[in-house]
Amino acid sequence: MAKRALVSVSDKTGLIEFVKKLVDAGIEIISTGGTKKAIEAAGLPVQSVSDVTGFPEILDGRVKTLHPAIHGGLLAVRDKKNHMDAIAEHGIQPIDFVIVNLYPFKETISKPGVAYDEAVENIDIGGPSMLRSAAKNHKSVTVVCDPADYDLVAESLDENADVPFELKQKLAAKVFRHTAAYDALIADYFTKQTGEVFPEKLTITYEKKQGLRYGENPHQMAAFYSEPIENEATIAAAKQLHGKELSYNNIRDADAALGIVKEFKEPAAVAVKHMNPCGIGTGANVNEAYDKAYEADPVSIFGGIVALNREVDAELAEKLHSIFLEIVIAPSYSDEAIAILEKKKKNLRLLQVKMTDDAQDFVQYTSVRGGMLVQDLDTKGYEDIEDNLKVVTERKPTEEEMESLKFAWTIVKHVKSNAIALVNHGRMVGMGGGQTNRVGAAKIALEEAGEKAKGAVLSSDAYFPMNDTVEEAAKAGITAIIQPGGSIRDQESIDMANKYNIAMVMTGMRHFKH
Ligand SMILES: NC(=O)c1ncn([C@@H]2O[C@H](COP(=O)(O)O)[C@@H](O)[C@H]2O)c1NC=O
Repeated sequence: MAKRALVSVSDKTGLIEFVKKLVDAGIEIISTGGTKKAIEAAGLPVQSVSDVTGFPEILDGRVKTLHPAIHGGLLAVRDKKNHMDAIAEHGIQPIDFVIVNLYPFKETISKPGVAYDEAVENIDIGGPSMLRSAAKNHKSVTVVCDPADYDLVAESLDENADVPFELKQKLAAKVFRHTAAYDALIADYFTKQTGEVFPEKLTITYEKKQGLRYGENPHQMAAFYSEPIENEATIAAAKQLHGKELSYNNIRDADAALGIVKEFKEPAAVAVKHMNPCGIGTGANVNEAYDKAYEADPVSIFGGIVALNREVDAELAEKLHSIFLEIVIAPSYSDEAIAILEKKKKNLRLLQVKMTDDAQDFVQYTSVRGGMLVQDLDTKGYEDIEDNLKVVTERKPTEEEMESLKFAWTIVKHVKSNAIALVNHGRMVGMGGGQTNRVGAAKIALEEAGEKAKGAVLSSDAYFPMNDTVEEAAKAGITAIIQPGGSIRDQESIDMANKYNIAMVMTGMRHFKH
């Protein structure tokens, strides 16, 4: 008996070429409305699903293949006599191939302002049912859900119009990934409509963007997955204009740099090493901002990642190529700038990223052994604490100090805890991060700043458990401090600040970053 293929596709890419190969292999084609029309128009033989089911397509296509004549033909186990007897008794013939791709739900909900009813109508029911039936019975049924696999399947057909089991198994696994991801998007869409957060099951889905040469270290395997619906203002959506392929560490560092530079409305430049900022500067233009970021720590920036929130011009490109950098990130580059960087730096990765604000519903996933932690991204900034700032010392910060405190508070949340940042005249002059005690972080920051600590301000991501950090800061010449407050020993820190005429403000908000 001739093999039969059921073909029902929304995306008709490569369809005709593939169906032609199936027909040439002696396979009979059964198809639904629009797909059948396309096959007929190509002059290929095709039978209507309605003729197989003896039932018309109804409910605007909501029911067309949901029928025992289809699912019986897909699910019958070929070497079980009772199965074959049962389908024979009901006049059902086996179906050996399923070529189905689904209603474009993702594309539909990606359209801005799409109507709810349109989204719902684009939930495919019959398609996933056929895919799942065929995939369950993959020992006998070859199931193709992706036009990218058409050639492979056509090339693998043997003289019996069959393909090897290993291929059928791979295609079945792909189907279950495909339908699971499809359902995950639908679940996410409805969950968002209901406003539910942290539901009882986490069904997120990601799409492979690229394989990576290795992970954090060469002995770790890794790949980069991106959200199915692209957010333009992310590293996942960045356009690479030049340079070597991004590595695992590059992607994380670039993400960190982008997160910091997007904090600033004014021209800003950020240099990142190992996920921590080693230089941050703002200025009247991005050139000036870069100079400040560079001067903050001309040693650490070497081999780092630089993110800028304005176009890179030729002048800046000249500066950028004069040191070794892994990546430059910017919203745009002038043609001249690109030409300079491409010519002078063969490997330097140039990324173009939109610098719009982070979406408020950004969620952060952190895996732990045996589980996943989910939280809102820490998007709170200076604007969120501005109205509740409390000056706790005898001396109030001057206007200039206040500007620096704002800058210092904005950046400290991007430094690994325990975090201390020092700021002077629109630039970070010292940073201590990832330390197991706060005064240790402060000592590192102050030592790095050296003379530049004189007249600078200090920010701390969490409260001072003791007054030692204030004392160290005072000795180094710090004039103002911003910190959350909330320690039972706050008064000791305040007293120490008063002793050295330091102005101190409390934000009431903590910015741990582990
Ligand atoms: N309802 C059904 O019985 C059904 N059977 C197949 N489909 C889908 O209909 C689409 C193809 O439709 P057409 O051949 O009419 O262009 C495919 O994406 C297929 O997955 C169905 N539609 C949605 O549920």
